Amino acid sequence: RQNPQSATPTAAPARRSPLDPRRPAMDRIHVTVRARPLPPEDAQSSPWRISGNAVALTAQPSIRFEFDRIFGEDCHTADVYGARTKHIVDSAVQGFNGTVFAYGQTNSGKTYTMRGSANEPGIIPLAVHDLFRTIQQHMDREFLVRMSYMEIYNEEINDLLVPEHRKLQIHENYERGIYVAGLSEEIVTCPEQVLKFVSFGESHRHIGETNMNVYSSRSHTIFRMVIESRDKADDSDTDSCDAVRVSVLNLVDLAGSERAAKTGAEGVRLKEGSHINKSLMTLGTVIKKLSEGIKGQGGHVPYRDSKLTRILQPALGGNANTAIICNITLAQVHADETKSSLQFASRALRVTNCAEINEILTDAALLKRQRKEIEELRAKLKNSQSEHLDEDVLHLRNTLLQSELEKERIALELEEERKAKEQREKRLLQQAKKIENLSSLVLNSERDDRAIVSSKNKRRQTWCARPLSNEFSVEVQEPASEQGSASSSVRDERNMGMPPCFEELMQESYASNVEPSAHGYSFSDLSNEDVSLPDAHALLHVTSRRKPNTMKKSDQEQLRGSVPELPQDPNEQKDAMLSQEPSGLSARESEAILVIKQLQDQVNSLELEKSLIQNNLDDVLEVATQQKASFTEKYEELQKNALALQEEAKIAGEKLSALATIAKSKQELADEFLSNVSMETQGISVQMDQTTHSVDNAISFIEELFQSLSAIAENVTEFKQSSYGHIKQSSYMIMDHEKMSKTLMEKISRLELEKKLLHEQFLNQQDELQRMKSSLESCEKSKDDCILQHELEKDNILSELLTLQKEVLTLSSSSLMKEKESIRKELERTKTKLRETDNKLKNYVQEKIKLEGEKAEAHREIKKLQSQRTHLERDLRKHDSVTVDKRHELNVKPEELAGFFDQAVQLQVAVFPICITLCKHTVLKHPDTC
Ligand SMILES: Nc1ncnc2c1ncn2[C@@H]1O[C@H](COP(=O)(O)OP(=O)(O)OP(=O)(O)O)[C@@H](O)[C@H]1O
Repeated sequence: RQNPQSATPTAAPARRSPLDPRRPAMDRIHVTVRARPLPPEDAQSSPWRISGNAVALTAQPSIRFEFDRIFGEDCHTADVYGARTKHIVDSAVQGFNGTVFAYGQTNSGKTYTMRGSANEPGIIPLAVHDLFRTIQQHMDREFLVRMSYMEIYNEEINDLLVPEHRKLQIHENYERGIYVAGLSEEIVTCPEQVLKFVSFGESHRHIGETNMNVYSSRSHTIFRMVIESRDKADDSDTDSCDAVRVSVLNLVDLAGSERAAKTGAEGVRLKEGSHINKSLMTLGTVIKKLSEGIKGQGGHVPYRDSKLTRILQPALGGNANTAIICNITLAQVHADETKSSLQFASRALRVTNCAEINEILTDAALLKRQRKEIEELRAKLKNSQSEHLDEDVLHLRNTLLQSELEKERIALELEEERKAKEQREKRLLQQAKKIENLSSLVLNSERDDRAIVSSKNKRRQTWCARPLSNEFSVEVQEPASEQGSASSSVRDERNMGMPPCFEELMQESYASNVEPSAHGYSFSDLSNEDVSLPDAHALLHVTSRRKPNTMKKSDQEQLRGSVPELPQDPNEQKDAMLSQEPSGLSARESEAILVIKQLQDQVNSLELEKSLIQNNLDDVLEVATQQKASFTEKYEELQKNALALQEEAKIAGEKLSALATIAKSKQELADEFLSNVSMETQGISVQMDQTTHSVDNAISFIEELFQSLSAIAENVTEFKQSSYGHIKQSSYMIMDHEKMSKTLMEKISRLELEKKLLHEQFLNQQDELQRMKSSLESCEKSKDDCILQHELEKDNILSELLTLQKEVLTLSSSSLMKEKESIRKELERTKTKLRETDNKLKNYVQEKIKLEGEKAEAHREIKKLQSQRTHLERDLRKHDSVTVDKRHELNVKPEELAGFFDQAVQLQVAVFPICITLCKHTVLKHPDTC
């Protein structure tokens, strides 16, 4: 059975490609193990044994772990720093991201390793000093160093440099990658400054006492240095580049995993512990997934499950050099924790990162760099393209050569044709000459025949040497059609003693017969075949056009008519001749006539042949002229072709030059294309990065989604249940609403009635008011009249009283008495009258008061009416709003609602004139108050 621990990869030192230090290289996480010193009693009972770079359980040697480096209890932090962190710091100065974190259980010495103690500086101060030292060594570059210090406490990020900055959020974008928004960064120029800030940050770190550690870290701290550098070289230096390198160095002191039972954590400590363990567990899961190659397979790595892993994401399987310092304690009591720490570290060994120099290129720098690349590519392209061009030129040259060869071939053919034609013409001329000779011979023979005939009449006895012998008869018996035999018979006859002229003729005839025979032709052949032609090739045309017998029928008959018809059989001919021969002719003469006839036949046949040859000659000539014409045509055509080819060659040359220019432009285009391609490639790589980022995000988002989905599912069920209740409630509500609408309807109808009544009341009251008004007016009038009358009466009485008093003064006492009495009576009467008038006046006043009371009553009534009107209006408005609400809420029975609405509108319309009249009335009555 394979032991999972022994299956851990052998920790080989990870190296960057020596070829190009700038190129990104796959690099494993470097894992160093540091065992803290143990009290002597624990040291003795330790179950672990360290040998070289391996640690194993003494009792179970199969549980063995091998790492890059294992440091024992006596080691110094400087040694641990030198193992890997120093290299990471150096790389950070060069532009590579670097992360070093201390992992281990609580009280294992993580903070001691990272921060150090008064006696022994930790990784952080060592790295800070080393960083500034290395920076000073890079004289050719200028640096800007910033630092930040944060802690993750209970899954909340706090800024240790600005303690007020709490609960900071993690963000991610393309330019900055994953970053903590709002985290302060201090520009630092020396190690002392950095360490001062670190001390300040430490003072704000959450530290708590547990059973295991008096100063137990209750949070994960991330000390971060951002190193920016740029080439100091002058701008004119073409080889230099304006790229700015930005690298991040994280030195992380993790809180230790702990068991509540051992730490005795309660309350806050317990909560802290659970957060610490949870985040460490996520870190473990991330490392496990990465070690299994899940990321490479496109699987999901749960970086987002904790703030720690999210911040350290680039360091875990990303663009960074990472080292883990695993702090362990070899005590027996912590064997399990140590084992799990070692397992974590062992898994981390399998995680690979791909660190590359982080450069921010300015446009000019980018241009400079790309120009260089383009130059290189252009050089490459030139080599490949020149080969292609050479091929093209060769191809074109080949076609040109081929066309020239074709031209020459055609010229040669033409020359041959011309020669053949000349030969043919020559031969034709020869033929024509021969024919002429023959015809002249025939003419001579005819002339000679005539001379013979004339001389025969004179010298009949002298011509024939001997009588017709049997030999002659035998000769005659030979087939007449065979000209060869005929000629031999002629030769025999010459031997027999023919006249010399005839002999000559026969010789000529023979010669003319023999000559063609030398070429394989004879006259007999000529009768059936054409005359021999100089060129068999040319004959192909002639034979096909040959006229079988061009001699006219009339000519033939004429010929036949000039010569008496002879039977085919020679014996018969002889007999016929003998029979035709006048009885007075001798045998010799008749023989001569026969020979003449035969000769005449021959002449005829020759004539025939001549005409045939002439015809053939005409044909040949015709064909020759035709051929000449066709040849000249062909020649012209060929010449044209040649010219066209020359033109084509010219065009091809032009094309070649055009191609060269095109090739040039194409080369330029290719350059451009290449530059575009390189840009696109960069863009694509950037996009790829973005995509991977976004994929990661998407994956984690999906995971979150899953979680939220399950939560949603729960919510949905809850919602379902609650919605069921809601539905019930809503149905009740609907019923209520329906009831309400009914009551409202009733209310409206009641209101309508009330309104009607009110209206009627209002009208009555208005009438009454009018009446009261008129009565008031009349009362007032009468009152005024009464007052006037009263006043007048009073005046009259007073005047009468005065006159009476005067009269009293003038009258005697007796009479005076009487008069006084009468006057007194009169006065009494007047007084009663006055009293009556006063009473009347009082009554009038009372009536007036009463009327005014009535008027006030009427006013009150009006006011009451007005308030009723306002109430009505309010009710109507309410009703309107209720109607609208109903319409919105229920959206049921819109016709009814519309009816309500219409009614309300009608009510409003009906109330409106009342309001107007009321207002008018009020205005008329109380213009001052209005
Ligand atoms: N290599 C060492 N040499 C001397 N003392 C050490 C060493 N490692 C740890 N210690 C001591 O052990 C104690 C606990 O160490 P430290 O606080 O660093 O542990 P820790 O892992 O950070 O614990 P926690 O996770 O609880 O914060 C300290 O007092 C420290 O001085």
